[in-house]
Amino acid sequence: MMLIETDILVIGAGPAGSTAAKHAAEGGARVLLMDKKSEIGAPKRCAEGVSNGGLESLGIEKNPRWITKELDGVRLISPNRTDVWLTSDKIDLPEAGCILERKVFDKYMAMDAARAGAQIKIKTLATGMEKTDDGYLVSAESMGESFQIKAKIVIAADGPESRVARWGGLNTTAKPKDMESAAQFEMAGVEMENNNCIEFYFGSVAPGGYAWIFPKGDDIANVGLGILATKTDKTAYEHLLEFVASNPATENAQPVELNIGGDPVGGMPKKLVTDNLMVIGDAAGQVNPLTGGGIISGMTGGMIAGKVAAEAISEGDLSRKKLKKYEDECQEAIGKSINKYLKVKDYMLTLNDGELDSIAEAFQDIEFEKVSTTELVRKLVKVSPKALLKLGKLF
Ligand SMILES: Cc1cc2nc3c(=O)[nH]c(=O)nc-3n(C[C@H](O)[C@H](O)[C@H](O)COP(=O)(O)OP(=O)(O)OC[C@H]3O[C@@H](n4cnc5c(N)ncnc54)[C@H](O)[C@@H]3O)c2cc1C
Repeated sequence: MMLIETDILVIGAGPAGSTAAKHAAEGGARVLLMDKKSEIGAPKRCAEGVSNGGLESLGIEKNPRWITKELDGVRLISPNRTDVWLTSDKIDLPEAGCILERKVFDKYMAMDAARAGAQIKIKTLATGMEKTDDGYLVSAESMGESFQIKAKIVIAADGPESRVARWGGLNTTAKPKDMESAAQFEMAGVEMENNNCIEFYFGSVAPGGYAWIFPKGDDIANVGLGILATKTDKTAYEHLLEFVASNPATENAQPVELNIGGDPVGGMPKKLVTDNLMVIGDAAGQVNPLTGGGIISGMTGGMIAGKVAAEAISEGDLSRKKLKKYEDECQEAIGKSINKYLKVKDYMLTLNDGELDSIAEAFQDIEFEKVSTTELVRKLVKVSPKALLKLGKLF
């Protein structure tokens, strides 16, 4: 059987894997990046929103090839349709963002990894792996052929249904109760009130999560929702059909794509590395538990992992102790904010439709420019006293 040797094998060429491969190659290691898909980035399972600050922090310059829409704010909608607008004319938006075309973006990130020196194998499925003295022997299949890859370090970047980490004895799989089920249409004919803003709908429209409309320019938008299966008897798809039929923006729209997927929203497990193995991205729960956003946080994890892996290769130390640097830096860079958002989500989950309406009504005409975070929280506590208990220490 054919045997390929490499220093670092990255399994999964999503945003996290490609970023890890790029930084590992820039660090001088021999890197192989593989994905089971025949087209990196497709099918997408994503609403495609990212923050500008996030891209900047990763050193990625925006490119018109993969940006479909620059955003000017957010519209938050409560169950009785009370809405709160957070637009740049009202508030200095620290987290302004844009909507990507993931099918192009993911490919572009893999191209960046290739330009940095990584080798890429597409349509190549990892089927198992066994530990050796100096790394892992990974079994793979591509176009009907089976072969093995010998790697000193394996980076598991195989997304929300990750199996690779488990093969290496790391239990990073999200528990079913922490897995949000999402369903989304990409639609044409969407009539938004302001298609420069992303929209979030809260309450029983999407139990345990929220519904969204993310504009992609013209009359096109990603229309979707995420739910916790423990909070409803219906599927995400059934909730989506109801949402689309009852929303004035989408009642005349038509779908051109359906995306179904899981989003791990339970936070990052403590242990992300063991000897010769690292886990990144969705596979490592690197997702904002409140928003479900995992592109930037997964890429941040990927960047740190790639750098640490290259350093480990050049120093010839592939032990858990050495690779733990990634775990520690990740806790600092993303773990702390993930933990904070877990608490906010916990609070959000306690709110019923009536409470969400009262909060939206209290915030509807607020002049955000003049209000500090402390004052916002004070106002929130007034309409929702349990906010103090749940959020008091965070602000
Ligand atoms: C409906 C929905 C909407 C979302 N919206 C947003 C959003 O607006 N903004 C945001 O930031 N995040 C969003 N997310 C989350 C975001 O999509 C993920 O966090 C992100 O894709 C994670 O990147 P990743 O590289 O870790 O994994 P993935 O993008 O899932 O990539 C994993 C890759 O591994 C490959 N793979 C898996 N197993 C194997 C194997 N055995 N062998 C070879 N290859 C393998 C897969 O083919 C895949 O390409 C959304 C998620 C869902 C489900």
